[in-house]
Amino acid sequence: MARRLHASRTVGVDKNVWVEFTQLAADYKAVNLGQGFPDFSPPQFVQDAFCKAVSGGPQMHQYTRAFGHPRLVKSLAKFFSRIVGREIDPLEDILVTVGAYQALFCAFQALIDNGDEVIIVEPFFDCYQPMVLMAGGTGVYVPLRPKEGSTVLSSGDWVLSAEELASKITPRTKAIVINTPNNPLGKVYKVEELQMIADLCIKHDLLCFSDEVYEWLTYDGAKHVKIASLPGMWERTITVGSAGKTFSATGWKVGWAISSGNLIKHMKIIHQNSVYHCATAAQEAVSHGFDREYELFGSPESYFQQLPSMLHQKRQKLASCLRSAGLQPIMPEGGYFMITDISSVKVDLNDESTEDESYDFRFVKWLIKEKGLATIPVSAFFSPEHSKEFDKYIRFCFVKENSTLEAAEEILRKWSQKE
Ligand SMILES: Cc1ncc(COP(=O)(O)O)c(CNOCC(=O)O)c1O
Repeated sequence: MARRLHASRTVGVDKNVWVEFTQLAADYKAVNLGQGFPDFSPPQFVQDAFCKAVSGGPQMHQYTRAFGHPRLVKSLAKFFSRIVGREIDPLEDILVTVGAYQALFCAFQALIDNGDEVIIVEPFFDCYQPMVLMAGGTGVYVPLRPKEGSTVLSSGDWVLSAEELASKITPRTKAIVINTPNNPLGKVYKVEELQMIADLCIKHDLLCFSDEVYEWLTYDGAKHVKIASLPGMWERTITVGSAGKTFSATGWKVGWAISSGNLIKHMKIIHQNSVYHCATAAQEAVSHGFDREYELFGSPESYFQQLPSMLHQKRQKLASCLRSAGLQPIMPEGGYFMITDISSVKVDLNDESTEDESYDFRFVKWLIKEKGLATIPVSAFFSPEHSKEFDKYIRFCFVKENSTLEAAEEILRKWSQKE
C-alpha cells in the first residue's frame, strides 16, 4: 500500500519502557525488581470471591453494566463516600475501567482537546505523556526537585515549586496531573502541597487528574490525602484507582475513575465506544473485597493495614541491602518503589549497543546483562526536557517475596565485594 499505514497519532509514542525492560529481564532470566507487580498472590478473600463468582452461574460469564458492574459501583460508592466525606452516586460518579490505565486513557481522551496544555508533575507514570499526545494535547512538565542544601534522604525531600508550577499555567492549560503516592519516587503529597495545587486549579479553572493507585501504601506516618476532598475540588478532579494495586491483583485489570458525574459522563462516551466494559467476574470479586474492607476499615484485620505493614518490612530490607552495597536509597513515603542515586557507582558500561542511550538506561541494561538484576531507569519517568537532569537514578520494586529480595541482595553483595 503506497499510503502511510499508521495514523499520525501513533507517531512519537512508540517506545514503552515496560515492554523493553520486561523482555530484557526475561531474556536474561534476571531477578526482577523492575516492573511493579507482586510476585505473590492476592489475599485469599478476593481469590475466594473470584472462584465463587466464576462458579456462580451464567451471568458471571456474560456482559454486565457497561460503566461498572452494579455490585462493584455500589461497593465503591459506599466505601469512598466515607473517605471523601460526600455522597458518591454509584451510577453517575463512578466509571469502572480496564485497570487504572484505561481510566487515565478515558480521562485524557474525553477531557483534553487539540491544543490543550496539560501540566504533568515529574517524575510521572510514563503513560501520561503518550496519552496527552494521543488526545491532541501538549504536555508541559514541572519536576519535583530535591530540596536545595539538605541531605536528600526521603521522597519528602523532593518538592514542587509553587512558583515554577504557577509560571507554567497559560490560557491554554486545561489540567494538572499528579500521582500520589508517586511512582517512582514514593512521595506522598502533604495537604499543604495539595492545597497549593488546588488553589491554582480553582484560580485558573483547571481540571486535576489525580492518580492514587497506591493510596493504601504509606509508611512512617505519611498520610494519603485525596485532593478531591479539598474544598472546590470535587467537581474538577478525576480520582483514579486500581484494584490491581489495592488487592495485589494486577492481572485482573480492574480500575476506576471517581468524580462528579458532570465529568464522568464524558468519559463514559470514550469507554462505551472502546472497551465497553471489564471482566464481570473480576468486578464481582473486587466488590466483595471492598465490602469486607468497609467493615474492617482501620482494624488490624484490614488488608489496607496488613499490606502496608508487610511492605514496610520489605522497604526496610531493600534499603539496608542497597546501603550495604554502597548505594544511597531515597526512602519512599509511600508506594512500592525505591529509587537510588547511582552517580557514585563506578562501572564500565562498555556496551556499544547502548552508547547513544541515557546513563541510567545504559546502567540498567548493564545490571541486567552482567549482574542478572532487573530495575527500571528513572529518566523514563521524566520528559525529554528534564530527563538529562535525572538520569543518575534507578528504581527498585519491593512488592516482592523476601526470597526475591534476598536473591537481589546476594547479587548486590557480591558486586560490592568485588568493587
Ligand atoms: C502511577 C500508576 N498509575 C497507574 C498504573 C496502572 O494501573 P493498572 O495496572 O490498574 O492499570 C500504574 C501501574 N504501574 O505499574 C508499572 C510499574 O510502574 O512498574 C502506576 O504505577
